Amino acid sequence: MDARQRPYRSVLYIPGSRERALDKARTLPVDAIIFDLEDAVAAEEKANARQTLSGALAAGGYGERVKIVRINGLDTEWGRADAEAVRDMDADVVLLPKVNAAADVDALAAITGDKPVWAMMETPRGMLNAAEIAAHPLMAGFVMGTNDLAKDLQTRFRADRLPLMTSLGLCLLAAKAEGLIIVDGVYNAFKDTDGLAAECEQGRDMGFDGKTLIHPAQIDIANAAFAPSQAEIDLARRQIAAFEETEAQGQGVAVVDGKIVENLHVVTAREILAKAEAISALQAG
Ligand SMILES: CC(C)(COP(=O)(O)OP(=O)(O)OC[C@H]1O[C@@H](n2cnc3c(N)ncnc32)[C@H](O)[C@@H]1OP(=O)(O)O)[C@@H](O)C(=O)NCCC(=O)NCCSC(=O)C[C@H](O)C(=O)O
Ligand SMILES: [Mg+2]
Repeated sequence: MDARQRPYRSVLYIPGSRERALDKARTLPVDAIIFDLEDAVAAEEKANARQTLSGALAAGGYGERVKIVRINGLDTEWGRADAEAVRDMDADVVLLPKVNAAADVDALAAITGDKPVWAMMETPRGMLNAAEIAAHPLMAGFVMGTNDLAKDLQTRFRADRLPLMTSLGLCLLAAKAEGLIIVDGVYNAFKDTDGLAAECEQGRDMGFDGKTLIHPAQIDIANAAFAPSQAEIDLARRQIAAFEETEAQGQGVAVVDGKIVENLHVVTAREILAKAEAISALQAG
């Protein structure tokens, strides 16, 4: 499957130290997994987690799920050993936390070679340098780190996320300009399903590809929110059919449900159908 077509509706963090969770993830209906060596792992567990994770990935069983390993920052005592270990792990992507500038990605690539890199976008400086980070040749995806961001910006939690909107918007612009995947930050209250659903809908409407998650109970909500609905699929089909008919008559604008449909709307309609097909293929496989 083309990397850009691949669904990233649900991206679940799993602490690299938790064997039971690492095992459970082999059966969870997530599109991608972030195997975490950073914040979810206590300092005294870091070395063990690296080994546990390496063993779990070597054992396999994660199927079509994209395997992303989040290392500790290269400015920490664990970062270099993590990066060296990931280089040899069966992982699709290395995720670098607290990326401030493109030079941080260069420093990682000096260790991990040409492995694709995703960036945790979670510092004020990273926000200001989002465009140059996104343009790095190895950069393939952004993950919003809204907890760290809220901490550094000294914002308060608000359900509408107004204090984070500038940052979310800057990262979306940078990611879209370079054709990167971009997934939204976590929703900490993992038992609050209504709150999560609302935040997923907000992120989807803003253009995120999916949501990072911290608990299996959050998966179905994210998968539903970031998949095209049946109504969207039906509308896309009707728009394409109407436009083709209009085009055959030598005209450039169709009307569906009282709204104009031009070539650009057909592009979006085709993307919706391609996404729905990619999700079906993933579920079938
Ligand atoms: C939040 C948790 C600590 C809760 O764990 P627990 O008390 O074990 O939950 P449950 O008893 O309800 O678990 C039920 C079963 O599900 C498994 N489980 C739980 N969490 C996960 C998971 N993340 N992945 C896979 N499986 C999971 C349990 O093992 C139970 O299984 P079983 O026993 O077989 O029934 C816990 O969910 C957790 O640790 N979550 C991850 C937290 C995390 O990764 N945090 C770091 C990422 S967030 C972040 O850093 C964001 C960013 O950097 C920023 O700045 O914003
Ligand atoms: Mg963080």
